[in-house]
Amino acid sequence: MKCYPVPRENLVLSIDNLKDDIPEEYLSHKECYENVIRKGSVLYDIFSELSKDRKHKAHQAPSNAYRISDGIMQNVNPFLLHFALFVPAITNQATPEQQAEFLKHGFGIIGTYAQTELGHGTFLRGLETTATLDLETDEFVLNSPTLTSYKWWPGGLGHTANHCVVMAQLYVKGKCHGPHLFFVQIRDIETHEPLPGLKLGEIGAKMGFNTADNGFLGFHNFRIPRNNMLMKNSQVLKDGTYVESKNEKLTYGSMVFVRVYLLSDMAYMLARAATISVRYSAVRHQSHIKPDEPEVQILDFVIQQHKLFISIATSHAFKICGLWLWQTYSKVMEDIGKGSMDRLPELHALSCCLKTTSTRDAGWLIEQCRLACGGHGYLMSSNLPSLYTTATAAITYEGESTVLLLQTARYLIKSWKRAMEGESLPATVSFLSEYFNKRYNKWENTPKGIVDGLKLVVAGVTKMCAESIQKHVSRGQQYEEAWNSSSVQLIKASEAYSRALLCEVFWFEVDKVSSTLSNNLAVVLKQLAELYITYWALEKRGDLLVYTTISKDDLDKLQERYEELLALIRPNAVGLVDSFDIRDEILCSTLGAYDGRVYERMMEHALKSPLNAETVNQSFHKYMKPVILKHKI
Ligand SMILES: CCCCC/C=C\C/C=C\C/C=C\C/C=C\C/C=C\C=C\C(=O)SCCNC(=O)CCNC(=O)[C@H](O)C(C)(C)COP(=O)(O)OP(=O)(O)OC[C@H]1O[C@@H](n2cnc3c(N)ncnc32)[C@H](O)[C@@H]1OP(=O)(O)O
Ligand SMILES: Cc1cc2nc3c(=O)[nH]c(=O)nc-3n(C[C@H](O)[C@H](O)[C@H](O)COP(=O)(O)OP(=O)(O)OC[C@H]3O[C@@H](n4cnc5c(N)ncnc54)[C@H](O)[C@@H]3O)c2cc1C
Repeated sequence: MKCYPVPRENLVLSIDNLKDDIPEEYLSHKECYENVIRKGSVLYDIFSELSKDRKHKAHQAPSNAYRISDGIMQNVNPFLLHFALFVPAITNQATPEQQAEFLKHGFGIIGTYAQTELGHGTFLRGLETTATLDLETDEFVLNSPTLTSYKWWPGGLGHTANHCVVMAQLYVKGKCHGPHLFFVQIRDIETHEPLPGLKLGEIGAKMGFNTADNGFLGFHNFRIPRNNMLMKNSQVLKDGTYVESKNEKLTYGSMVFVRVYLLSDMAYMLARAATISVRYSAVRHQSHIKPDEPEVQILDFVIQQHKLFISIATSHAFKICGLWLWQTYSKVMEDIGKGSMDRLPELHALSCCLKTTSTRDAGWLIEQCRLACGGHGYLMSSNLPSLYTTATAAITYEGESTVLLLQTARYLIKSWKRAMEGESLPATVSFLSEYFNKRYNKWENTPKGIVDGLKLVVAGVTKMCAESIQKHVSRGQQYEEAWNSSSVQLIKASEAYSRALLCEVFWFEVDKVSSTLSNNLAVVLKQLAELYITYWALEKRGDLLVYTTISKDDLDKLQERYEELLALIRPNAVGLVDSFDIRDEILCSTLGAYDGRVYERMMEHALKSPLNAETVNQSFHKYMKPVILKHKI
């Protein structure tokens, strides 16, 4: 990801107009939206000013924009899709001429990415919105033929965006050419009124993400110029000739970009949850360890360390793997630019399973951090509930987790078959060939030994899936049916693959740079990486017992080492979360503030509740008093 001059956090955080007088949880649905538009517009203006003094295209957010935006918004930014999907879709899928045309207004337009429909989110080939070429007028006519074809979920679509990139089935001369992307203006720039032929609105309150302005959009004979189809990969010429893409899946490239990005995003989500819960655990004193000594910091309970230190380690794991995956993405995009698609299937498989594992892990680990803070973790002012609902949305958006794991499984099975035929495999799956050729080592209780063991699990489960599919086919099922019958195991293979990748990349990237770090830093980072790998070896002990030569004695030693690592990390725990360097204004937590004044901040926040503005609420006189007096004995 290119680095541009970034707005210093303290510059942005010093802007009064970005501060909230009333905590967001006390605003109505509508007030919430209006408040984030107020703040988002200030940010949008800053990004726009910043981009003007840069030589590159004036529509990309600075690299730390997401981090600042998340903190200031204290919720999701309704302009997010403009930067996360709308602009990347145009820069990746439009011709240079189209990019110049569509993005000529820079920050003067606000876009979103409208792909999901009421009736379809996963199965893109089933999308119902149509874009039909009108040869006479050199236009596409967009229609939503059914209620289920209405675009439904796109962020910012309800009331914020005035443009969008729409995924629709392309029809030319009566023939359907499948899903393609189209640049569509949906609101008047000056009045913001929906353009004629469109039905627009927001989809209603959600579990979280309530400031994202997820909306719906229906087309009724809505016309756009033919040139508004993004034509980098495939084209429709003026005479109606359709020129197909070298790879029809290039249309899905924007989703790969966000899936790759989400690893770093989840690293940051977890860093915030770990900072809040570890700092709170250092402040909170509760119960005794030795009966004759004072109440202890709850962080001294080993089980509390077990709950929390995995989040510190996982945040680093996702950050490091996110950078590794970003480098892979950038290399594959470079290859595609030179005409080679060879590594696209590998990138797709990696991004699918790593996006899924990182978002799922972020969800349950943030929940674990919340629970580790007891009742106070349940307060909105702790910010842990909001972190949870924001993170867990990512398990679904950008590709639902089960479906993406099945995509990775598709790649593993194909790779297994190639290994059986003696073909060479990419480094990320070459262990399948070693397993097939029975070249694997005896168990070693070391980080490398654990990584090798986790890879053996992947190979063993993948082999079992291949055999299961073959068994169902031999019993008369079609391949697709046999695939469905084996899907429980296929998911297991992908999950195991993702975990092995995370452990391998985390350990070897840390090991690779440790010689360049100060001794103390190298020691602590290696402790975190070893904690992560040992944690997952113990979590997956069942699979290791089935597919490797690990013994009960090895497992006992791993458990002992794990508990040693908890004790080694304990003295550095607060320093480790401080090193995430997340300012109080971005952390937004009464439990996690740097000064540790937890109880004072909790009381200050409670008194901001509108209910505390008066000692007796009017409802007493209106409703309670008559009943109390009536039944008073
Ligand atoms: C304010 C300041 C902010 C600044 C911010 C700056 C940057 C921030 C960036 C990101 C922020 C992070 C997070 C927030 C961003 C967004 C969150 C909010 C919005 C969310 C948006 C969305 O959800 S967009 C919609 C997402 N939808 C999906 O992902 C749909 C999932 N479905 C699919 O992908 C496909 O339908 C399918 C893959 C599941 C099935 O498709 P199908 O055609 O049926 O495929 P097959 O299974 O038959 O396989 C066919 C072959 O195609 C290959 N393939 C499939 N997909 C891809 C792909 N994407 N790339 C490459 N190849 C693909 C597949 O492997 C098969 O190949 P083989 O036949 O060879 O096996
Ligand atoms: C907060 C949020 C923001 C979003 N923002 C956007 C946005 O900006 N733009 C946009 O276009 N979309 C957006 N989405 C939509 C999102 O991309 C879809 O919800 C997602 O792709 C899943 O599709 P679906 O909701 O139709 O679920 P379905 O695909 O209907 O899934 C429902 C269930 O069916 C299962 N299933 C489906 N297919 C299969 C299969 N082949 N094999 C096995 N099981 C299967 C799934 O695993 C799941 O359990 C957003 C969603 C959320 C929650």
